[in-house]
Amino acid sequence: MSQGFDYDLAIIGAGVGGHGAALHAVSCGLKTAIIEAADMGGTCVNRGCIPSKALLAASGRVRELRDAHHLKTLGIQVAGVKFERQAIADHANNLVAKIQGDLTNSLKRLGVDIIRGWGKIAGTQKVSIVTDSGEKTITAKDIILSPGSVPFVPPGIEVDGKTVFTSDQGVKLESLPDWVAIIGSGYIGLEFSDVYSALGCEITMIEALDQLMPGFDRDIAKLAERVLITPRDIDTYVGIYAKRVIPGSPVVIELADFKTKEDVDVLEVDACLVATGRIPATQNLGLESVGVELDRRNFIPVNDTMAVLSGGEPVPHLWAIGDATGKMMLAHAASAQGIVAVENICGRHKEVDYLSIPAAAFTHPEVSYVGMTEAQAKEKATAGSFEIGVAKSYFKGNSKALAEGESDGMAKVIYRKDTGEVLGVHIFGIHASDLIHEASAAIANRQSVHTLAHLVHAHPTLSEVLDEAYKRAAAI
Ligand SMILES: Cc1cc2nc3c(=O)[nH]c(=O)nc-3n(C[C@H](O)[C@H](O)[C@H](O)COP(=O)(O)OP(=O)(O)OC[C@H]3O[C@@H](n4cnc5c(N)ncnc54)[C@H](O)[C@@H]3O)c2cc1C
Ligand SMILES: NC(=O)c1ccc[n+]([C@@H]2O[C@H](COP(=O)([O-])OP(=O)(O)OC[C@H]3O[C@@H](n4cnc5c(N)ncnc54)[C@H](O)[C@@H]3O)[C@@H](O)[C@H]2O)c1
Repeated sequence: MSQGFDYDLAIIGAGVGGHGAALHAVSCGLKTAIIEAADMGGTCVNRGCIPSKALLAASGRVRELRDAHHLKTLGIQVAGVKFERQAIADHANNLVAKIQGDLTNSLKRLGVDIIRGWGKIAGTQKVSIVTDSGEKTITAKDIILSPGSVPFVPPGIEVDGKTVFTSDQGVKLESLPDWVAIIGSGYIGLEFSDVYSALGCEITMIEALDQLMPGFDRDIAKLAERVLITPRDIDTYVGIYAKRVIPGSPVVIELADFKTKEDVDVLEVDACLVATGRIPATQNLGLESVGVELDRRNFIPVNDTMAVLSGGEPVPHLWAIGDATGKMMLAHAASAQGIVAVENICGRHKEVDYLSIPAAAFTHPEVSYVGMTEAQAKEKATAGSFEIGVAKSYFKGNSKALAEGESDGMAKVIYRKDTGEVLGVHIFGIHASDLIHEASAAIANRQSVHTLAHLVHAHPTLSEVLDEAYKRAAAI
């Protein structure tokens, strides 16, 4: 252990980022403390990935069992599918409690000291913690900040937590409104529209930018819209923003044109989910005591080793990871950053390779991607004077997808024409969230479509969709 310090490592925030860092720190022999002011497990476990995926699992089954046409093509009839809202909500709540308990126990078992309270940097290698029994100060050779993020609520929108709410309340599924407006068509908007539409709610989706799912690759977003939005009970406003939202019964939503700011419509709905992005929880962290300023959007500035920067230079012994760094607001990105920070703390230089970190939206069917969109790749190609190629393959040509009767979908591979290097892969279709990992490994190893096209995939599997796309790219 580092001499003269209480700990080798103190971590502020016990979300998935902090947890991943703590586990790796223990495996590297570091004496570690983790400080948590609220719920162990942070956003992902309590208000994010876990409850939302439990709701998606249950509502997905309801959708599947009520799809008489699809079941009939498989020779199956199911009559009178029923569900209980509260029982579905209980499934999510129980899973949260289990995973929160497992996460806390894993830290205790490994000898990580869990300190409950608000942690703040109190100078170099020093953390003060406001606990229920007063303030205490600990010293640590290294400090990792992992304070996470909270929902962003645009000005003009009033949240009462009952009729107008964010995902923090939405994951509790306390009601199933007849008509719900969803503001934002990003990850949260999409996943909740999947849950609500499966459970029989009418939806109006409002997106400020001029296309739905603006963060996704264009071809994938267009196909996803055709399958996830158009045939369902979902109306959309695009290029329109929610200028004012007043909670109550009904909820009143004033809509305006995003570009001209002119009023366009007023909606009266039963409920409204605000899914307009997340902002870093970086206030009152004591960063000023070590001369660190937040960036323009209040993220903690870091380099790819996860060192915190001050004036562009790394601050010794201070690291930050997770949503608060604004790099990729994903659970697995947060823990990957945590592992990289600990590696550097241990003197082994390591950087995060964001290009190979996959992402998925767990809709039915799913959306996933890794690396660049076609638009991003084109920009890079222009700057780097090379050309890109695009190859697509379709689930409707895949035997396994046809056997499942779920052949809506596409895989798209974007690659450099000169070297064949894969730059990005995007998948829409069943099990897209699992299929993406093969592509993620390929990008991590900077592999070429010419090599990948010769890998053998088992038949009949959904993985052959990617196999086919690689073969088309390599023209074999
Ligand atoms: C509805 C929803 C669904 C999501 N689904 C997915 C998904 O399917 N897959 C995926 O990869 N990602 C998903 N995400 C994103 C994922 O939850 C986040 O990327 C992840 O939780 C970030 O982890 P973190 O450790 O950076 O922060 P957090 O999980 O936010 O944890 C930070 C913790 O730090 C604590 N804290 C903050 N400041 C202090 C302080 N000063 N002192 C002590 N404690 C402090 C907070 O209380 C909190 O517990 C989802 C998010 C939402 C909202
Ligand atoms: N499956 C997953 O991995 C998963 C699931 C949920 C959330 N998350 C994480 O949580 C983060 C937050 O999710 P999110 O969906 O809130 O954010 P997002 O950034 O994905 O999408 C927000 C959308 O809201 C739109 N918007 C913003 N202000 C608006 C307004 N006033 N009116 C209308 N539209 C408006 C934006 O243009 C954007 O399309 C994501 O960035 C993601 O990293 C991940």
